[in-house]
Amino acid sequence: MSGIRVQGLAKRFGSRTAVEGLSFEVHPGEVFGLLGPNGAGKTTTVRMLTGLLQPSEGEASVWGFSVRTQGEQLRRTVGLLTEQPGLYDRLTARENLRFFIKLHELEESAAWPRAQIYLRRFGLEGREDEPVGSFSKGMRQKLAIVRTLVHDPKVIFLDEPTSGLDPESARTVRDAVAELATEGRTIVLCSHNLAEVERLCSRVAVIQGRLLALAPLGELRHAGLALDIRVEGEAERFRPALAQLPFALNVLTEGSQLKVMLTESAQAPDVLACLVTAGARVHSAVPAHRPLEEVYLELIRQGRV
Ligand SMILES: Nc1ncnc2c1ncn2[C@@H]1O[C@H](COP(=O)(O)OP(=O)(O)OP(=O)(O)O)[C@@H](O)[C@H]1O
Repeated sequence: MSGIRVQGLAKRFGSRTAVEGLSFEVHPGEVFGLLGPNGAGKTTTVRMLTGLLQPSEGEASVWGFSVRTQGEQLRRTVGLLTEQPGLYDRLTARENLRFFIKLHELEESAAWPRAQIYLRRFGLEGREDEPVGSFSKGMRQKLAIVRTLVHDPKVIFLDEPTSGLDPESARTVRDAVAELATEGRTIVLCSHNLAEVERLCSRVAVIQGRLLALAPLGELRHAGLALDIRVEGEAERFRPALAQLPFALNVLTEGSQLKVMLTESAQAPDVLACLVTAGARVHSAVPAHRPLEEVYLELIRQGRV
C-alpha cells in the first residue's frame, strides 16, 4: 500500500528499549503528527522508517517498500528533513543542491527545475550562487527543505521544519507543507510546536517509548471536555466538595474561575449540582474544549505512571 504502515515496530539499543509495540498507518495526502517528549523515540522511529536503522522487531512499509528489505527503493521514495540542516557552508546553495542531486543519481534536467520551484517559493531565488555560510538560519532551513524535496519524494518526514524561522517564513513553509499533502504525498511532522501541529495535522500519534494515543486531532482535543465555571467568591474552596464526586476530575482554579476537566459530558450536571449543594452561587458554566497542549501533557503524565 502507499502511505505508511507500521506493525509492532520496536528498536532496542543494547538493553535500552527506545520504542516498542508501535502500530499505525498514515495515508497519502495526510499530514500526520508524531509527538512525544524529548527521548520519546520519535527520531528513532523516523530513522527506521527512512531505512537508516533496522528495527529490532516488527515490520513497516513505506509507499509499499519494506523498511527491512527494500532500503534502497525506500531511500529514493522518502524525503527527510532532520533537525540539523547538514549543508556545506563553503558551497553555494546551487552547489549544495547539485551535490545532493548527484548523490541521489537524479537527472539534473528534471531535478533542478523542481529545486527552482521551491527556491522561488521560499524566496531564495537569486541567492543560488551565494555560499551557504553567509545564509541566515531561516534561509538555511528553507534550503534544507528544498533539498528534501529535490528528488520528488512521495513520503516526507519533517523534524521541526519551522524551527528558527520568523513568523512569515514559518507560514510560507507551513503553506508549502499543506500543499505537498494536497498533491497526494504522505507527510510525517515531528514537532514540539503544538500550535503548528494543530494547524497542519489531521491525525497524531503521541509516543513515549510506546504508543500513548493515536487519533484524529479533533477527537483528541475533544477527548476530555472541560467546563469553565464562574462562581461567587473564591473558587478554590469548592475543591474538597468536587473531590467527593465518584469520578476523579482534574480541577484548575483561579480567583472565582474553575476549569473542570471532564472525562465525559454526562458529568457536567453532577459537577454543577455538587457545586450548588456545597453552597456555590454559579454565575456561568460554559463547555470548553481542552487545548491540545492540555490533552498532550495529560497523556504524557498518564504514560509515566
Ligand atoms: N544510537 C543510539 N544508541 C543508544 N541509544 C540511543 C540511540 N539513539 C537513540 N537512543 C535512545 O533512544 C531513546 C529515544 O531517542 P530518540 O532520539 O529517538 O528520541 P526523540 O523522541 O527523537 O527525542 P528528541 O525530541 O529529544 O529529539 C533515548 O533514550 C535515546 O537515548
